Amino acid sequence: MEDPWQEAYDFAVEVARGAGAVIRKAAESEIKVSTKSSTVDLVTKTDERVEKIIIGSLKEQFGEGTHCFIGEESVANGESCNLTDKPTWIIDPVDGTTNFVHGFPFVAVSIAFAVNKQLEFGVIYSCLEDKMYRARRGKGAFCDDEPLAVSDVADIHKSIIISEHGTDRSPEKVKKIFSTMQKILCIPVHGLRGSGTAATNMCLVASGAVEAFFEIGIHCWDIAAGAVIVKEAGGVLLDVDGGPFDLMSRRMVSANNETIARRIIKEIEIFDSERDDAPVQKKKK
Ligand SMILES: O=P([O-])([O-])O[C@@H]1[C@@H](O)[C@H](O)[C@@H](O)[C@H](O)[C@@H]1O
Ligand SMILES: [Mg+2]
Repeated sequence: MEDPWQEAYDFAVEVARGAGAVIRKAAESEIKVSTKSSTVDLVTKTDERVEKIIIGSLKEQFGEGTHCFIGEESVANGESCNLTDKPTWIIDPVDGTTNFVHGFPFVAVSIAFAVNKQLEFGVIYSCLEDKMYRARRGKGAFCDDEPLAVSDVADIHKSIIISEHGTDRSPEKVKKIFSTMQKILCIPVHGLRGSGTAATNMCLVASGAVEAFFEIGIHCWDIAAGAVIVKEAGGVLLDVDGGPFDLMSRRMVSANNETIARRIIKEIEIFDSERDDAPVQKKKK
Protein backbone atom coordinates (compact mmCIF):
# COMPACT_ATOMS: atom_id res chain seq x y z
CA MET A 1 0.00 0.00 0.00
CA GLU A 2 1.33 3.44 -0.92
CA ASP A 3 2.75 5.30 2.10
CA PRO A 4 0.65 8.50 2.23
CA TRP A 5 2.79 10.61 4.52
CA GLN A 6 6.43 9.81 3.75
CA GLU A 7 6.71 12.73 1.32
CA ALA A 8 5.23 15.12 3.91
CA TYR A 9 7.61 13.77 6.56
CA ASP A 10 10.67 14.20 4.37
CA PHE A 11 9.53 17.70 3.42
CA ALA A 12 8.96 18.62 7.09
CA VAL A 13 12.59 17.70 7.88
CA GLU A 14 13.75 19.97 5.05
CA VAL A 15 11.53 22.84 6.19
CA ALA A 16 12.67 22.49 9.83
CA ARG A 17 16.32 22.58 8.81
CA GLY A 18 15.76 25.69 6.68
CA ALA A 19 13.86 27.38 9.53
CA GLY A 20 16.74 26.59 11.88
CA ALA A 21 19.16 28.35 9.56
CA VAL A 22 16.95 31.49 9.66
CA ILE A 23 16.97 31.37 13.50
CA ARG A 24 20.75 30.96 13.65
CA LYS A 25 21.21 33.93 11.30
CA ALA A 26 18.77 36.06 13.33
CA ALA A 27 20.65 35.20 16.52
CA GLU A 28 23.67 37.03 15.12
CA SER A 29 21.87 40.39 15.15
CA GLU A 30 20.01 42.45 17.74
CA ILE A 31 16.73 40.75 18.71
CA LYS A 32 13.66 42.94 19.25
CA VAL A 33 11.56 41.44 22.06
CA SER A 34 7.81 41.78 22.70
CA THR A 35 5.62 39.99 25.24
CA LYS A 36 2.37 37.97 25.11
CA SER A 37 0.49 36.52 28.11
CA SER A 38 2.88 37.98 30.68
CA THR A 39 5.98 40.16 30.89
CA VAL A 40 8.10 37.01 30.76
CA ASP A 41 6.23 35.31 27.90
CA LEU A 42 8.51 36.56 25.14
CA VAL A 43 8.02 36.71 21.37
CA THR A 44 10.26 38.13 18.66
CA LYS A 45 9.93 39.04 15.00
CA THR A 46 11.90 35.85 14.29
CA ASP A 47 9.18 33.68 15.90
CA GLU A 48 6.57 35.30 13.62
CA ARG A 49 8.78 35.33 10.52
CA VAL A 50 9.84 31.70 10.88
CA GLU A 51 6.24 30.54 11.41
CA LYS A 52 5.21 32.38 8.22
CA ILE A 53 8.09 30.74 6.30
CA ILE A 54 7.16 27.25 7.57
CA ILE A 55 3.42 27.60 6.88
CA GLY A 56 4.09 29.27 3.53
CA SER A 57 6.37 26.41 2.44
CA LEU A 58 3.82 23.79 3.52
CA LYS A 59 0.94 25.54 1.73
CA GLU A 60 3.05 25.83 -1.42
CA GLN A 61 3.94 22.13 -1.27
CA PHE A 62 0.49 20.75 -0.33
CA GLY A 63 -1.89 23.40 -1.64
CA GLU A 64 -3.96 26.03 0.13
CA GLY A 65 -7.01 24.73 1.97
CA THR A 66 -6.13 21.03 1.85
CA HIS A 67 -4.28 21.03 5.17
CA CYS A 68 -4.96 22.87 8.45
CA PHE A 69 -2.39 24.69 10.57
CA ILE A 70 -2.01 25.29 14.31
CA GLY A 71 0.94 27.62 14.85
CA GLU A 72 1.99 29.20 18.13
CA GLU A 73 2.14 32.73 16.75
CA SER A 74 -0.99 32.39 14.55
CA VAL A 75 -2.95 31.33 17.64
CA ALA A 76 -1.40 34.19 19.61
CA ASN A 77 -2.78 36.49 16.90
CA GLY A 78 -6.30 35.09 17.27
CA GLU A 79 -6.46 32.06 14.97
CA SER A 80 -8.33 29.03 16.30
CA CYS A 81 -6.59 26.12 17.99
CA ASN A 82 -8.97 23.28 17.21
CA LEU A 83 -7.63 19.89 16.12
CA THR A 84 -10.04 18.35 13.60
CA ASP A 85 -9.84 15.11 11.56
CA LYS A 86 -8.29 17.05 8.67
CA PRO A 87 -4.52 16.75 8.01
CA THR A 88 -3.12 19.29 10.47
CA TRP A 89 0.34 20.74 10.99
CA ILE A 90 1.12 21.72 14.62
CA ILE A 91 4.01 24.16 14.67
CA ASP A 92 6.23 25.89 17.20
CA PRO A 93 8.58 27.96 15.05
CA VAL A 94 10.94 28.86 17.89
CA ASP A 95 10.59 26.65 20.95
CA GLY A 96 12.77 28.24 23.60
CA THR A 97 12.17 31.86 22.67
CA THR A 98 13.55 33.08 25.99
CA ASN A 99 16.69 31.02 25.34
CA PHE A 100 16.91 32.53 21.84
CA VAL A 101 16.70 36.07 23.27
CA HIS A 102 19.37 35.31 25.88
CA GLY A 103 21.68 33.23 23.71
CA PHE A 104 21.09 30.16 25.91
CA PRO A 105 21.98 27.33 23.49
CA PHE A 106 18.72 25.34 23.29
CA VAL A 107 16.32 26.56 20.59
CA ALA A 108 14.17 24.15 18.58
CA VAL A 109 11.91 24.21 15.53
CA SER A 110 9.05 21.83 16.28
CA ILE A 111 6.78 20.54 13.49
CA ALA A 112 4.18 17.79 14.01
CA PHE A 113 1.55 16.37 11.66
CA ALA A 114 -1.77 14.77 12.65
CA VAL A 115 -4.56 13.12 10.63
CA ASN A 116 -7.89 12.12 12.19
CA LYS A 117 -6.51 13.58 15.41
CA GLN A 118 -3.70 10.99 15.40
CA LEU A 119 -0.12 12.23 15.40
CA GLU A 120 1.58 10.73 12.30
CA PHE A 121 5.03 12.25 12.67
CA GLY A 122 7.13 14.76 14.57
CA VAL A 123 10.26 16.68 13.65
CA ILE A 124 12.32 18.72 16.12
CA TYR A 125 15.38 20.55 14.88
CA SER A 126 17.61 21.74 17.74
CA CYS A 127 19.11 24.42 15.55
CA LEU A 128 21.95 25.73 17.74
CA GLU A 129 23.13 22.16 18.35
CA ASP A 130 22.40 21.20 14.71
CA LYS A 131 20.58 18.05 15.81
CA MET A 132 17.60 16.76 13.80
CA TYR A 133 15.24 14.65 15.90
CA ARG A 134 12.43 12.91 14.02
CA ALA A 135 9.94 10.06 14.24
CA ARG A 136 7.06 8.61 12.25
CA ARG A 137 4.29 6.65 13.97
CA GLY A 138 5.32 2.97 13.99
CA LYS A 139 8.69 3.55 12.35
CA GLY A 140 11.09 4.45 15.16
CA ALA A 141 12.73 7.67 16.34
CA PHE A 142 16.06 9.11 15.24
CA CYS A 143 18.54 11.87 15.97
CA ASP A 144 20.12 12.60 12.60
CA ASP A 145 20.44 8.98 11.46
CA GLU A 146 21.04 7.42 14.87
CA PRO A 147 18.11 5.40 16.31
CA LEU A 148 16.85 6.72 19.65
CA ALA A 149 15.94 4.64 22.72
CA VAL A 150 14.75 5.81 26.12
CA SER A 151 16.70 5.03 29.31
CA ASP A 152 16.20 1.60 30.91
CA VAL A 153 16.30 3.04 34.45
CA ALA A 154 13.29 1.88 36.51
CA ASP A 155 14.47 3.10 39.92
CA ILE A 156 13.38 6.74 40.45
CA HIS A 157 16.36 7.18 42.83
CA LYS A 158 18.65 6.72 39.83
CA SER A 159 16.86 9.22 37.57
CA ILE A 160 17.22 12.74 36.23
CA ILE A 161 13.86 14.49 35.90
CA ILE A 162 13.18 17.54 33.77
CA SER A 163 10.53 20.14 34.46
CA GLU A 164 10.04 23.81 33.64
CA HIS A 165 8.49 26.70 35.52
CA GLY A 166 6.77 28.21 32.47
CA THR A 167 5.79 31.85 32.12
CA ASP A 168 2.98 32.17 34.67
CA ARG A 169 4.35 33.97 37.71
CA SER A 170 1.16 33.98 39.82
CA PRO A 171 2.29 33.17 43.38
CA GLU A 172 -0.13 30.26 43.87
CA LYS A 173 1.06 28.52 40.69
CA VAL A 174 4.74 29.21 41.33
CA LYS A 175 4.30 27.77 44.84
CA LYS A 176 2.80 24.54 43.43
CA ILE A 177 5.49 24.26 40.73
CA PHE A 178 8.33 24.56 43.23
CA SER A 179 6.63 22.44 45.87
CA THR A 180 6.34 19.68 43.24
CA MET A 181 9.99 20.09 42.25
CA GLN A 182 11.06 20.00 45.91
CA LYS A 183 9.11 16.77 46.56
CA ILE A 184 10.61 15.11 43.48
CA LEU A 185 14.14 16.30 44.26
CA CYS A 186 13.84 14.91 47.80
CA ILE A 187 12.64 11.45 46.78
CA PRO A 188 15.62 11.71 46.16
CA VAL A 189 16.41 11.66 42.46
CA HIS A 190 19.86 12.16 40.98
CA GLY A 191 18.90 15.58 39.65
CA LEU A 192 16.40 18.05 38.22
CA ARG A 193 17.09 19.78 34.92
CA GLY A 194 15.37 21.98 32.36
CA SER A 195 16.53 23.09 28.90
CA GLY A 196 13.94 25.88 28.60
CA THR A 197 12.20 24.24 25.65
CA ALA A 198 9.64 21.45 25.96
CA ALA A 199 10.54 20.06 22.56
CA THR A 200 14.20 19.69 23.50
CA ASN A 201 13.25 18.24 26.90
CA MET A 202 11.24 15.53 25.15
CA CYS A 203 14.17 14.76 22.84
CA LEU A 204 16.32 14.31 25.95
CA VAL A 205 13.78 11.75 27.24
CA ALA A 206 13.75 9.98 23.86
CA SER A 207 17.56 9.88 23.71
CA GLY A 208 17.82 8.34 27.20
CA ALA A 209 19.71 11.33 28.63
CA VAL A 210 16.98 11.85 31.25
CA GLU A 211 14.17 9.62 32.51
CA ALA A 212 11.21 12.02 32.36
CA PHE A 213 9.90 15.49 31.56
CA PHE A 214 6.62 16.88 32.87
CA GLU A 215 5.03 20.30 32.75
CA ILE A 216 1.70 22.01 33.34
CA GLY A 217 1.14 25.08 31.15
CA ILE A 218 2.77 23.99 27.90
CA HIS A 219 0.81 24.12 24.63
CA CYS A 220 0.08 21.52 21.95
CA TRP A 221 2.72 23.05 19.64
CA ASP A 222 5.40 22.62 22.35
CA ILE A 223 4.83 18.87 22.73
CA ALA A 224 3.13 17.41 19.62
CA ALA A 225 6.33 16.50 17.77
CA GLY A 226 8.04 15.39 20.97
CA ALA A 227 5.12 13.10 21.77
CA VAL A 228 5.75 11.06 18.60
CA ILE A 229 9.52 11.02 19.17
CA VAL A 230 9.22 9.87 22.81
CA LYS A 231 6.66 7.16 21.93
CA GLU A 232 8.72 5.86 19.00
CA ALA A 233 11.82 5.78 21.21
CA GLY A 234 9.95 3.41 23.55
CA GLY A 235 8.70 5.97 26.08
CA VAL A 236 5.27 6.67 27.56
CA LEU A 237 3.00 9.73 27.73
CA LEU A 238 0.39 10.32 30.44
CA ASP A 239 -1.73 13.14 31.79
CA VAL A 240 -0.40 14.61 35.05
CA ASP A 241 -3.37 12.98 36.85
CA GLY A 242 -2.37 9.54 35.58
CA GLY A 243 -5.01 9.46 32.86
CA PRO A 244 -4.37 9.16 29.15
CA PHE A 245 -2.22 11.76 27.37
CA ASP A 246 -4.34 14.62 26.02
CA LEU A 247 -2.52 16.80 23.49
CA MET A 248 -4.77 19.83 24.01
CA SER A 249 -4.86 19.74 27.82
CA ARG A 250 -1.69 21.85 28.36
CA ARG A 251 -0.20 19.31 30.74
CA MET A 252 1.65 16.03 30.41
CA VAL A 253 4.24 13.60 31.70
CA SER A 254 6.64 11.97 29.23
CA ALA A 255 8.89 9.24 30.60
CA ASN A 256 11.05 6.26 29.73
CA ASN A 257 8.56 3.89 31.37
CA GLU A 258 5.30 3.81 33.29
CA THR A 259 6.99 3.07 36.64
CA ILE A 260 8.93 6.32 36.56
CA ALA A 261 5.95 8.25 35.12
CA ARG A 262 3.54 7.13 37.83
CA ARG A 263 6.07 7.72 40.59
CA ILE A 264 6.42 11.34 39.47
CA ILE A 265 2.65 11.75 39.10
CA LYS A 266 2.29 11.00 42.83
CA GLU A 267 4.22 14.21 43.61
CA ILE A 268 2.69 16.61 41.06
CA GLU A 269 0.54 19.37 42.59
CA ILE A 270 -1.93 20.01 39.77
CA PHE A 271 -3.19 23.49 38.97
CA ASP A 272 -5.66 24.63 36.33
CA SER A 273 -4.43 25.55 32.90
CA GLU A 274 -7.01 26.47 30.26
CA ARG A 275 -7.13 23.93 27.41
CA ASP A 276 -5.65 24.90 24.05
CA ASP A 277 -9.01 24.11 22.39
CA ALA A 278 -11.10 26.12 24.89
CA PRO A 279 -13.68 28.26 23.07
CA VAL A 280 -11.85 31.42 21.96
CA GLN A 281 -14.50 33.88 23.23
CA LYS A 282 -14.04 32.47 26.77
CA LYS A 283 -10.24 32.34 26.60
CA LYS A 284 -8.47 34.59 29.09
CA LYS A 285 -5.68 36.59 27.43
O1 LIG B 1 7.28 29.89 24.30
P1 LIG B 1 8.17 28.83 23.76
O2 LIG B 1 9.60 29.17 23.93
O3 LIG B 1 7.78 28.42 22.36
O4 LIG B 1 7.84 27.52 24.65
C1 LIG B 1 8.36 27.33 25.96
C2 LIG B 1 8.12 25.88 26.32
O5 LIG B 1 8.80 25.07 25.40
C3 LIG B 1 8.61 25.58 27.74
O6 LIG B 1 8.36 24.25 28.08
C4 LIG B 1 7.88 26.47 28.71
O7 LIG B 1 8.30 26.20 30.02
C5 LIG B 1 8.14 27.93 28.37
O8 LIG B 1 7.41 28.73 29.25
C6 LIG B 1 7.72 28.26 26.94
O9 LIG B 1 6.32 28.14 26.83
MG1 LIG C 1 7.17 26.41 22.64
